[in-house]
Amino acid sequence: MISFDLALEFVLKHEQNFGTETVPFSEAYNRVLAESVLADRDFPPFNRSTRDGIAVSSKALSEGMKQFKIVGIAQAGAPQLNLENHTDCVEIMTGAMVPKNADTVIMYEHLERVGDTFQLLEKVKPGQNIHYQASDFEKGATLLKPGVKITAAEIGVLASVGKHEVLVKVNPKVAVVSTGDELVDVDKEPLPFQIRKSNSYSVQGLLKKEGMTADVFHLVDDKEILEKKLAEQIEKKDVLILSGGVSKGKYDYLPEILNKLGVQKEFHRVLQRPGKPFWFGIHHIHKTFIFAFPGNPVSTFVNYHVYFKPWLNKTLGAKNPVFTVLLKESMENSTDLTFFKGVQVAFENGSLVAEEVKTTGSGDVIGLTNIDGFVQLSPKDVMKEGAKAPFIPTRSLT
Ligand SMILES: Nc1nc2c(c(=O)[nH]1)N[C@H]1C(S)=C(S)[C@@H](COP(=O)(O)OP(=O)(O)OC[C@H]3O[C@@H](n4cnc5c(N)ncnc54)[C@H](O)[C@@H]3O)O[C@H]1N2
Ligand code: MOO
Repeated sequence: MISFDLALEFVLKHEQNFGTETVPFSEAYNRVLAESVLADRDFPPFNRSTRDGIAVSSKALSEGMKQFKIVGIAQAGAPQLNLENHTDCVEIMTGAMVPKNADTVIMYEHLERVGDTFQLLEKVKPGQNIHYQASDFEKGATLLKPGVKITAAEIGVLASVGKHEVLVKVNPKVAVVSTGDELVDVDKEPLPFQIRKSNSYSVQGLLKKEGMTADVFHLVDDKEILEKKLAEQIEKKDVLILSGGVSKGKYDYLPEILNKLGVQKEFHRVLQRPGKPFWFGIHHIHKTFIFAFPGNPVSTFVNYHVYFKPWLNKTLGAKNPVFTVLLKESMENSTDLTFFKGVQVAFENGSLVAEEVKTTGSGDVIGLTNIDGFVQLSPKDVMKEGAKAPFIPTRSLT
């Protein structure tokens, strides 16, 4: 058995490059950007009004003017007007171009309409209520860099600069395969000795968060079927995420079958809990990576987060952020295993504080709904209340 640190090092050593592809920007959500995105024009591209009201010249204000004749309306989406006489005003809408010779906007709430004029009710600061051209970014500035995970915010930027197509990293082709005779379909009524499949659907959900779709299969504990079906998937896919069938049971055939199929074992069994019987290997001819996770739901879930996700991020050139939390109560690990303890987190005095959530163990699938992530405890580690601990989030905080 190897340590968790060594196992992770082995996995990360095998980062891959699946290349890049161009996709419509609206389909780029959750993908990893593979190019720099530049400002195609100044942001904002012109001096834009930030209020509905009137545009005036500060020259008139400095001359003590308090009442302005209305000579036009500047609408958002209309070409720039010209304030020909500096003592007049132009009505202006939020988002409209500030007229030539005007440099100050006063909102309607600070004005009173008198005939065809507006009268000032409040003090005015020259230059107010204008979002100045290029004050956010100048044309040519780098707005997004390669390696950024595209979220809704980045989609907005891509749209704003006219990037209707964008270069992203190609995701690996993944099959999620669960194994086990005790597992029945979600829409079936299990017999007393059966349970419904859940792991593959959880993993499929996790992959969706990465902008990935995966084929999901279930295989029964039959050596011939396992061999045939896994051989097909190894040929077709870049990654197989397996769950179940990797520990010491009489029907835990996967290590034997994977070996028979020519998958080179990198390691089997890690000094960690949960997730100890993890089997990791590579089929070098087909360049397929096999993450064979133990079948207990929490074990599969933990191992997806601590191995597969960092491998995927490294492979795609995305960041692998490191998080820490403060412990609400002390935590002790008297074993020689790396422990992942499910916790709930909350902000307290500006820091993220983690509180352990008791579960019945790695078979407690419902327990996963009560946690925000896992705190990582090194072997023989004693962490006092208030200590900073590594944290693997499994849920976003919003
Ligand atoms: N003699 C030993 N027994 C066990 C060891 C060991 O070291 N020596 N390790 C234990 C640990 S730790 C784990 S974790 C489990 C993992 O075993 P397997 O990977 O072989 O998984 P299975 O036996 O197939 O299943 C374990 C458990 O999880 C349920 N399961 C499996 N797949 C799914 C699924 N897709 N959805 C929902 N639930 C699933 C399965 O029914 C079992 O209850 O082994 C220990 N034993
Ligand atoms: O991975 Mo197992 O969960 O340590 O019981």
